[in-house]
Order: sequence, then C-alpha cells, then structure tokens
Amino acid sequence: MHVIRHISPAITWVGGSDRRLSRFENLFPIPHGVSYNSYLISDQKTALLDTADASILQRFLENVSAALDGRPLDYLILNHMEPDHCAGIVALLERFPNLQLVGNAKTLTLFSQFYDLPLDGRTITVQDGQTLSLGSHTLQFFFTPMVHWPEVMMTYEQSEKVLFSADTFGSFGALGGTLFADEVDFARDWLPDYRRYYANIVGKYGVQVQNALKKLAAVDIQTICPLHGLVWRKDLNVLLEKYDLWSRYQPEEKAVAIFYGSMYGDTENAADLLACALADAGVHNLAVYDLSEIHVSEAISEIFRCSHIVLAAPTYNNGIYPPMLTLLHDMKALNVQNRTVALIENGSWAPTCAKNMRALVDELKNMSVLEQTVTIRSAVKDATRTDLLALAQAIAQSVQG
Ligand SMILES: Cc1cc2nc3c(=O)[nH]c(=O)nc-3n(C[C@H](O)[C@H](O)[C@H](O)COP(=O)(O)O)c2cc1C
Repeated sequence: MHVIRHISPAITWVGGSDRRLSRFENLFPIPHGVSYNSYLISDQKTALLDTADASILQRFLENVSAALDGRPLDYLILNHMEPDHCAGIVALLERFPNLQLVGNAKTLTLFSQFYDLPLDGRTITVQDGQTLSLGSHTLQFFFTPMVHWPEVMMTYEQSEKVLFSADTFGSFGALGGTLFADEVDFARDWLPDYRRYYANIVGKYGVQVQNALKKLAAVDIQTICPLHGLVWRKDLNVLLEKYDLWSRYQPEEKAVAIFYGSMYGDTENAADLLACALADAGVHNLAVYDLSEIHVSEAISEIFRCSHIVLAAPTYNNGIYPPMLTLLHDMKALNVQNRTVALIENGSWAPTCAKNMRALVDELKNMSVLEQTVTIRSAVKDATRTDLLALAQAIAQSVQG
C-alpha cells in the first residue's frame, strides 16, 4: 500500500525509508536508517523529481502510481545520477512510454554508463538556468557541480518557491511520519545525523557548496526538498547557517573533543586526566572518544562541530597507532581546516607519534598546533601529569580567550 505525504496540493512526497541498511555507501554506519526522497508535481504536465534506492523500489513505484492517480508521468527530472536515487528510472521508462528524462549533458552520460537502455528521443538536455513549464508550475535548473558529483543540479519551482536540492541539505536518518523539520525536535533528534552526513559525504566540497549557496542567494526559497532527510518549510536559516559554517570549515561551537587511541590503557589514562583538568578549568563543552570504539565518521562529525581537538595516541611500529592514522587521513581527505590542535604521544622506547601526527596536521589549512606536546613513556607519571595539567591550562586559555 502506498505511503505518501502532500507538501502542497500540487507537490507530493513519494519517497520511503530503509531502516535495515547497516552502512550507507557500505561504509558509514546508519543506526537511524536513511530516507530516499522523491517528489511528484502534478500540473498540466506531471514531473517526478528523482527516483529512489533499490531497497524501497516497490513501495516507491506504488507511491508514484498513487500520487499520479491514473495520469501518465511526463517528465522525470534527474538532479543526481547516484545509484541510491536512480533505481526507479528504468521501471518508469517502461511503464510510461512518453516519459522524458530531463538532465544535463553529464547526467545523461552517467545514465548511459550505468544502464544499457537506448534513450533515443526520450531525453531533454537542459542548460544551467533553463526553465521547463509544467503549466502553472515552472521548473528552473541550477547546476551545482561537485556537490558532490559532477552532474548534480538543483531544480527550483518558481510558483511555490520550492528548491529540490539533491543531496545538499540531506541527512542520514529514516523518516518516521514526520516529514517536515518543523514537526520534529531538530536540534535534539536530527542535528547529529545532519552534521555527520554533511561532514563525511559533502565535507570535502566546501568550496563547491559555497558556490552553490552564492548562486542561490538571490533565489526566494520558501521550501527545501532534499533527497535524504527532512523537508524544510520554516526556519530555513537554521539549516542554511549550519551549511555556511560547515562549508567554510568553521567550528560550530567553542568546544574540545579529545580523541585517543590506546592498547593498554595508558594513553586513555592521559586523555581522562586531561579531560578532568579541562573541566576543572571551566571547559565543560567537552567530549572524550576512544577511536577504536567509534566509527571514524563520528570523529569527523565532532571535528566539524568543535573548535579544539586533542589527538592522543601511542607510537606503533615507529608510526601512528592505526585508528588515529585513519582519522588523520580522513581529516585530510575531507579538507578539515581552522582548528586548534593539541597532541599527546606515547611510546615505550622511541616515541615518534607526535612528530608524525604533527606532519599530517601541518598538511591541513589554518590549523593551529599548541606548543605543549606531551610525551608519555609507557605510563603516566608525576612529571607527565604535570605536563598534562599544563596542557589543560593552555587549551582552556585558548578556548576561553
Ligand atoms: C605492535 C606494537 C608496536 C609498537 N611500536 C612502538 C614504537 O615503534 N616505538 C615505541 O616507542 N613504542 C612502541 N610500542 C609501544 C607502545 O607505544 C607503548 O607501550 C605505549 O605505552 C602503549 O600505550 P597504551 O597503554 O595507551 O596502549 C609498540 C607497541 C606495540 C604493541
């Protein structure tokens, strides 16, 4: 049975959620599931904005049929040719013989790479800024390349002022009836998933997101309909401000995140000692993470939130303990910038971890590394405790200053 919600009399959400998938892109754990959104506009012509993932294909096709209410589908707008939004294309082409695919040149190249179906006479190739009339609704296409694939575009419906934003403004998290952001407690229940999605999926492309925000700055947007997560029709600034911060790699909060790796508990001991000293010094926006226990995507998400990060790890075969090395590689891959960093190393005979961590941090832009690197030789002793307390003072001053 179909499950749909109306965004307006003419626009219907026809997507669905997957609560069984354990990892998005077979990579990122999604304990809250994920939604695949698709939207139908019914006017003199009918237009579907993107399709959905194979996991929800049957329900999605039922939803489209119900929303069409017996009418044919005229246009399928392909804002994004990533497979999690494309599983319905072939089925819809077969079902509706006059259906035309609407995309840009790159979209259609990607289509032919993924599928063998000939599209002779069944495509409309649009240019940046071009419009397509459906009757009283008019679609305008804005190319937003590399947010986060090259063919990505957003479609703006002019009469209702709705932006169909592709993966931009999307999130992990299945929908549970409440489709609209104003129907949920966003800060409590959704913001961490939005942040982790942005940081890990889109984070590398901050410049391109800034370009897209600038391109859309003059457009009067009343509603945002992304391909994952919630639909926004109120308080759009809450989301736009986050996107502006994240895409400029600016921290959201004056906060300290301590990430440690530890085999035998001594580096962990140092992390705990530092955290307590920071709390004593009045820094309470503070979190401690064992990198062997959390997924690296959670650490990246916290780095996008926090102004200060502490990296604490043992030396391992003359290098960096592997979970910390993974985090540092991801920080580079996702373009992390503009953070203050403190380093703690451990080693039983030749500690080199801090030097190696520092070299990788130095590859990032606008990172400020505190001078007081602490070296532990196996277990924390009085002298290292003193060093850790001094480091806590330096971090506290930097946070509060
Ligand atoms: C496989 C392995 C390789 C290590 N390589 C080094 C090394 O190259 N240099 C060094 O000083 N210590 C090395 N260590 C020792 C650890 O860095 C050291 O014991 C540290 O105190 C462990 O911290 P933890 O208690 O937080 O796990 C190695 C330990 C292991 C298990």
